[in-house]
Amino acid sequence: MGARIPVDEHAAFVRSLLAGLGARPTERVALADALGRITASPVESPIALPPFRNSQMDGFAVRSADVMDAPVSLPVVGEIAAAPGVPAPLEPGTAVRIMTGAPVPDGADAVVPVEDTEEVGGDVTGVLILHPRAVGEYVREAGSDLEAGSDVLPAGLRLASRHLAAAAASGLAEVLVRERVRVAVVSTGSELVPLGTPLGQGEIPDANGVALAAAVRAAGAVVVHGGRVRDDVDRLRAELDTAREAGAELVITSGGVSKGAFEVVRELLEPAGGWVGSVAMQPGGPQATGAYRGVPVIGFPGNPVSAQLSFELFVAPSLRAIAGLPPAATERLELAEPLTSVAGRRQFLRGRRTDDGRAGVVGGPGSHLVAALAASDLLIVVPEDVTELDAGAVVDTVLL
Ligand SMILES: Nc1nc2c(c(=O)[nH]1)N[C@H]1C(S)=C(S)[C@@H](COP(=O)(O)OP(=O)(O)OC[C@H]3O[C@@H](n4cnc5c(N)ncnc54)[C@H](O)[C@@H]3O)O[C@H]1N2
Ligand code: MOO
Repeated sequence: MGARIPVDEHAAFVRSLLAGLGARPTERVALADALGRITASPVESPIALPPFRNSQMDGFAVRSADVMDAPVSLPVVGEIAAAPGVPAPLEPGTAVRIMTGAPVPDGADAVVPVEDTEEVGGDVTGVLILHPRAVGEYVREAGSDLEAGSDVLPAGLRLASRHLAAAAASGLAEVLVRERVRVAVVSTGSELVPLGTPLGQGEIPDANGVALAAAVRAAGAVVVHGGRVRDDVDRLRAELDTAREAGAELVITSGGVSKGAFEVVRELLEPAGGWVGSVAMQPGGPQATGAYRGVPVIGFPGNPVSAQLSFELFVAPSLRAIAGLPPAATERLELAEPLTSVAGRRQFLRGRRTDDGRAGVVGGPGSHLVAALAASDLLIVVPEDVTELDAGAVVDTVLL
């Protein structure tokens, strides 16, 4: 049995395997599908924002010179809606009713909100302007937010809804973004059945398939293939061929990396020069790295807690960085209770923040405790050389 390799060494090795994925080609996507994507170049607005001079208020467009001596009464000569068209110029000594967003007519240089006026004449044929108005008041000038031809968004930006609002206001239907990393997720294990299938004796639902795919997406990558194979290396090869055809640049497997009789990932990777061994951590000790026909393969242990944790620890940091996402948040917290750990392994205990802001342990160290994982909101990291900690000890935690 080979020695357990240190967690940081394995993490650095996986990072180096994934480094090649960092240079992303670009693609054009509909703005409606661009949430969370990274802009590949600055995004230029072909139009000014606002595109035309318009009213900021429902009220009356006037010439400020005409209302200098307000209160003053002006005849109302028409109405301008926020609708297509160019309004007639405003004649001196008149006012026109105007709606928010409607084009301000030439000649008008201020808008008086309706609340600052009184009606004159039963049929609103005139308006009493109560106060003088400054030039430009409540008039939104064309280009006052952004000039036509200037950048509305920079390159390298992770698009949130507010960025989509600005690009959409610029009339852009598409945006040039970096391609996401294309990942295949393959579960191995003859005991696995698809979700929703009644379980026979010895069968379990494929929890890792859906959970690892979700983790991949949460890390900003895209799942191009998901599969499940029984413990048969030829089946696994066929599955990976399909994954390659689907464009996978990275394959993540679960199961088949420990020391049993049917370790398919080991059977696949080892003859091809891959590495299958133990990392000094718990859960997630058994790990694998290698390649299949030029595509990097990262193999995680099958226990669902181990698989999730391995992804967060080894793969998520690279994918998140490529996708412009921040690294997982960490926090130093006091332990709510004492704990023990195994010497020589970095322990990742599932935990939960208590009401008084400390870290409590949820469930035990077992890597099958998937319900306890769901009940946790942080991982308590116990260093390799620590076997006992008292309540109140300060520990590193990774927030989930
Ligand atoms: N003799 C030894 N046995 C084991 C060792 C060891 O060092 N020596 N390590 C143990 C540890 S730690 C782990 S973790 C597991 C890892 O084993 P594998 O990666 O080969 O995974 P499997 O044996 O296929 O499965 C382990 C466990 O997880 C369940 N599983 C697998 N895939 C899924 C899935 N997609 N969804 C839900 N659950 C899954 C599987 O049924 C097993 O219960 O090895 C230990 N053994
Ligand atoms: O190292 Mo295994 O992942 O915990 O049970």
